[in-house]
This record gives sequence, C-alpha cells and structure tokens, in this order.
Amino acid sequence: MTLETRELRKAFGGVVAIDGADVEFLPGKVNALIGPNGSGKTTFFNCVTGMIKPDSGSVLFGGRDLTGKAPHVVARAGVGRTFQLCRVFPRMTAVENVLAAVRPGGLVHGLRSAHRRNETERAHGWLTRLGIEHLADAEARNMSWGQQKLLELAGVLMAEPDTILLDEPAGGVNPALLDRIGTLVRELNAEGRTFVIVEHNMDLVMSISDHIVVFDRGRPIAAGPPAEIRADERVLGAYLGV
Ligand SMILES: Nc1ncnc2c1ncn2[C@@H]1O[C@H](COP(=O)(O)OP(=O)(O)OP(=O)(O)O)[C@@H](O)[C@H]1O
Repeated sequence: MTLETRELRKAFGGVVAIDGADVEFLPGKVNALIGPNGSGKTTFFNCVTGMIKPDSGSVLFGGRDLTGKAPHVVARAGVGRTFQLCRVFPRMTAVENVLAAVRPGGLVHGLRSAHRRNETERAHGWLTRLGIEHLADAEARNMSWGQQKLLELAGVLMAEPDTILLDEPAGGVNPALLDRIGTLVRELNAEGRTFVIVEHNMDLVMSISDHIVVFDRGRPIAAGPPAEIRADERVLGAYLGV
C-alpha cells in the first residue's frame, strides 16, 4: 500500500521541523529517507506514526487518512516502526519483549491458552529468523545494542505490518551485523514488505534502497533511484553546504 504525505507541516515553537512535505514512498520497495542532521526525518516519522500530531497536512496509507491517529491505530492499519534509540523492556526476556510488542501490558497472560501458544511460537519464529533465538530467555538488558535492535524489529514483525519504518537501523551496530541487517531488509522486502529507512550510513542506503527521498529543512528536495540521487547536485549541496 502506498504511504504518502500531503503538505505535511510541524513546527516546534519557531522551529519549522516539517515544512509542507509532499512525499510518496513506493509500495513493495525499499525506500530510504535521508538528509542532513536536523532536516526533519525523525519528526516526519513521528508525524506519520502518530507519535506527534502534525499542525496541518495529511498522512495517507493506501488512500486511508491516518492524519493525527493514535500510534496503535496506525500500527493496526499496517505501519510498524522502530526507534532511533531502540525501545525494548530491559528487564523482560527477549521472547517476552516480542510478545509484549503485540500485547502491551502483558495481556498475553489473559489469552486463551491455545492462542497464547500460537503467539509464543510465532515470537520464537521471528527470533529464529533474526538470528537471536539462542537469546530467547535472556533479559534484553544483557543483550548487545545490535541484538536489542534486532529484538525490537522482531516485535514490529509480530504485527505483520505491510510497511516498516526503520529509524537508523545501522546506528551503533558492528559491521557484521550491518551486513545482516541489509540482507534481512532485502529478504523481508522480497516477501512483500515495504520499507522506509532513515539512515546516515550511505553505503547501506545506496546498497539496499530502490528509491531515495532526500530531505532538507523539512521537505523533500529530491527523490529517485540511488544512482540518480548520488549524482544530484542539490543533494550534494544540502550535505556539503555548497
Ligand atoms: N520536541 C522538539 N522540540 C523542539 N524542537 C524539536 C523537537 N523535535 C525536533 N525538533 C527540531 O526540529 C528539527 C528537526 O529535527 P529532527 O530530529 O526531526 O531531524 P532529523 O533529520 O531526524 O535529525 P537527525 O538526523 O539528527 O536525527 C530540528 O531543528 C530539531 O531541533
């Protein structure tokens, strides 16, 4: 389904973080959203996923108006996301974290036992898929930063989202894990999931993206395939300040 925004705007006091952004991501593809520090990428994600309400403009998903809807409504509509600073419950085990992602408040205990078994099996399935099943019973706080990021992604995948927004998946992870994240994104995309990735690691962006949207000062200044974006003078100007 197509995720798009029209004339989206969000200001914090006098700081205009999103400045009338018209953005359209390609459904079924790996999209990247790049731009200099402070260009509004995280605020954009927050507006799209209902973490903050935009001042004006709209967010559409498959033509459905999600503007200003609560995060759980956006998630239920099929848009999942991870966070720059990674959100896991440090004192819960990996498998408990994955279950909590779809049953906030530990409601999983209230489910009928057959359903609970099924959900637990699915949680283990995602942990296996992401290569961290051996840590299923480890508390999240004892996992490495990269493992915690994979754990957060496993929780997002539990909801079977159509579209997944990743906020800096490569931030602070080691090179081996970086490769794995790239491969996973491509595999999950081949299975039909759309991705939108905010990322500063240009090697990763250029190698896994089909379509790149470049933000500068709260709005897109260019959009296209990696080869085109790499050669775009407006993009070089925004990054290098020339
Ligand atoms: N809660 C807030 N209160 C005030 N200003 C904010 C708030 N959140 C973001 N801003 C400002 O909005 C602008 C856009 O910030 P945002 O974090 O969205 O950019 P970004 O592109 O994600 O940056 P980075 O690449 O560094 O993560 C910045 O000027 C920032 O200081």
